[in-house]
Amino acid sequence: MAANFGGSSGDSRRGVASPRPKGREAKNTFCRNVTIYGHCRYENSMWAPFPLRPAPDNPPACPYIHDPSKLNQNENAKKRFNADSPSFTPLQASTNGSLTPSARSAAISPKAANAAVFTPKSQRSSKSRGGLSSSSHSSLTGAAVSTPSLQTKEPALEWHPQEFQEFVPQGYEGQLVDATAQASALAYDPFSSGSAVPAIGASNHQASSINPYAQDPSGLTGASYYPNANSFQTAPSYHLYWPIGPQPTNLLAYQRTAHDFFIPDALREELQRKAEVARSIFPNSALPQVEHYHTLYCLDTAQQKNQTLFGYQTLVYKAVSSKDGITYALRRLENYRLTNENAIRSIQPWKRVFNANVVTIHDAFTTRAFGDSSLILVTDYHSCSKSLLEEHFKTTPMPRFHGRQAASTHVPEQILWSYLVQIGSALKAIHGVGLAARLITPSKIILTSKNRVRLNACGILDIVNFDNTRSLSELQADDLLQLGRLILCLANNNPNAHLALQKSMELVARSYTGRLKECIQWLLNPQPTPTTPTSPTGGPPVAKDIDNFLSGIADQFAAVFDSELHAGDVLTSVVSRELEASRLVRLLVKLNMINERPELDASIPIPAANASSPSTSWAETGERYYLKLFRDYVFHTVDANGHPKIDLAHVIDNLNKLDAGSDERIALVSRDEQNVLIVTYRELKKGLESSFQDLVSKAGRAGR
Ligand SMILES: Nc1ncnc2c1ncn2[C@@H]1O[C@H](COP(=O)(O)OP(=O)(O)OP(=O)(O)O)[C@@H](O)[C@H]1O
Repeated sequence: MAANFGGSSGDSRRGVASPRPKGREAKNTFCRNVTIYGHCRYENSMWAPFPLRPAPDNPPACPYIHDPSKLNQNENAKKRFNADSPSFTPLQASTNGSLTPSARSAAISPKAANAAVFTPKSQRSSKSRGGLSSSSHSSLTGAAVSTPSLQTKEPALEWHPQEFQEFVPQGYEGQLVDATAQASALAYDPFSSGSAVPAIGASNHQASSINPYAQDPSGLTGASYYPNANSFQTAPSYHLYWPIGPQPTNLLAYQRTAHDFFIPDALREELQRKAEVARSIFPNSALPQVEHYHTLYCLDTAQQKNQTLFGYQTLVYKAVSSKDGITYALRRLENYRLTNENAIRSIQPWKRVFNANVVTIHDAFTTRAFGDSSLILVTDYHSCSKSLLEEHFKTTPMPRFHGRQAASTHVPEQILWSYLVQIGSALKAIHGVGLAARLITPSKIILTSKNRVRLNACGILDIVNFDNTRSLSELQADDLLQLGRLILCLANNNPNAHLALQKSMELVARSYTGRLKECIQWLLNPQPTPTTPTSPTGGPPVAKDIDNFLSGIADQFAAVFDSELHAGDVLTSVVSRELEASRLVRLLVKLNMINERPELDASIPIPAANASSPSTSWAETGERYYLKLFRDYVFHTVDANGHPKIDLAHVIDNLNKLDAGSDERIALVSRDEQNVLIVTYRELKKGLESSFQDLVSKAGRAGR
């Protein structure tokens, strides 16, 4: 007997937990209708608290009989105290409550002994409904059981089945309560690895477990696709909530919090802030629509504009394309006059540069939408990004970053190596397609997330300085020189450090390792030197190109690559956790579409509806009824004092088990606390699926 209806707490190991902890559970002692293995403790003398020789004024109290006084009235006439009555002999445990004829006749009245033998519902014909036994079938799933053995022993009890509305879940009528299944059910331990013991109707159960992922496991049409399709397979245990991937922290069990279930706060806030900034608009913006880009939003908050880089004043806007709905960044060069058609075509090869450290370029065109002749360069938009200039050299507060002040402190060497590796990788991609970045300066490199840099505004100088006569190799060598200057400035925390080269290098030598200093020197040196970029021991002169630079810092590449992989692992772990959340959202959507649905009442013919009870609505009958009780069980739990119990773990645990269709049982108590239904999550899941399919088919019919 696994069910513990009268105890203060359910057997949580077996999952027979009451939905109403303590206070309400205590009341359940008097529940009239109990579904599963519903032996009355009183009728089964093995459970009887004392011998069945009651004194007239002291009848036995049966905690499971709704109105014990009726028992007294009926029994008083028959069970007067009789000194000659045979003494009570307890049943042997091995009989499991099945009385032998002799024992029965000795213990109870002859009339009771002649009472009709209890027959489980599934073994009866449907015509036999209506008598006492018709209300007392003991189908394991959700059927109301009026203590079947009691009626066998005590036929004179005034037990009116019509008082109780019989609950018959759809699709479970044919299930038997056989001894084997019951024994298996009692032996079932959901937490043991071999928990393949079926709870109900072993054969049905097996059939439904062939493919645990199939929405309709009974449909065996796809059986040939699954090896060992005919053998029993346990349900996947993902309901135990087991995020895969490396664990970022080693918290102890008691340190685990609700945060463990969801995306880390810092990451969530960052992503939400990015989404918020990406959606932001100026309510009464006077900015025009440019081609198919609308909802322009100026990202440039700098008071002073630097015209020296391009020779034109530039502004950066965020805008949405009406073609694909994606947000882009538009860089505008004011008062630009296109003199050569080929100049703007030079942007074409840049569209093929697809590198994680280069802001992708999509298009370039000229426009008069702003009232002047402007050049527009369309690139990817990276929300909440800021330039290295803003990050490392400016100390003024920036409202766009929620008051965060740009740091102007010592930049750790690891970050400088990371920048070197990332920009080196970008240059490799750019030089590889016969281009040069031409502009590697703090204001044109953006930080799009933590330590993640991208070269911005590439290709603009190719348009603006189209007639430039410098060779590609010169421009590419200049890229390395500019990279050296950038790292020197960052290491000195001074945007003009390259102007005092010797002093700046001395500072680098004091603050950083010799390897970094050599690397910067190699980049700044216009001629090939006898050393590789980072080799302390020297070597033959090598050409100064991006390939030699990258091979010289190969060890740093490995370190950065490793940390990026770790970061990727952490994100994968977070995503897998969110995957669990989205799975539960889908489940909740289904559950809420079914629960207490008002419009599907009796006026709408439902194929599965019980014709004998036309007044009952769709949402209150069949599987929907226990889905409703399940909703109460999961979300409306109360504590011993009847106060709402807010337990996220309880909700997530139950939803996961429902999704997995676990064989674990739960006791669902009706709202009037007169019925207890004991169902497995597997049955709940089946009911959820069939009810939802019912809804879908009705929606389909309505749409036709
Ligand atoms: N592709 C982009 N996605 C998102 N934000 C960007 C993008 N490009 C630039 N920004 C942001 O727009 C702002 C202005 O960029 P810009 O390149 O004009 O820098 P600046 O400091 O104003 O330099 P300058 O003085 O040369 O104009 C910066 O804060 C930058 O982070």
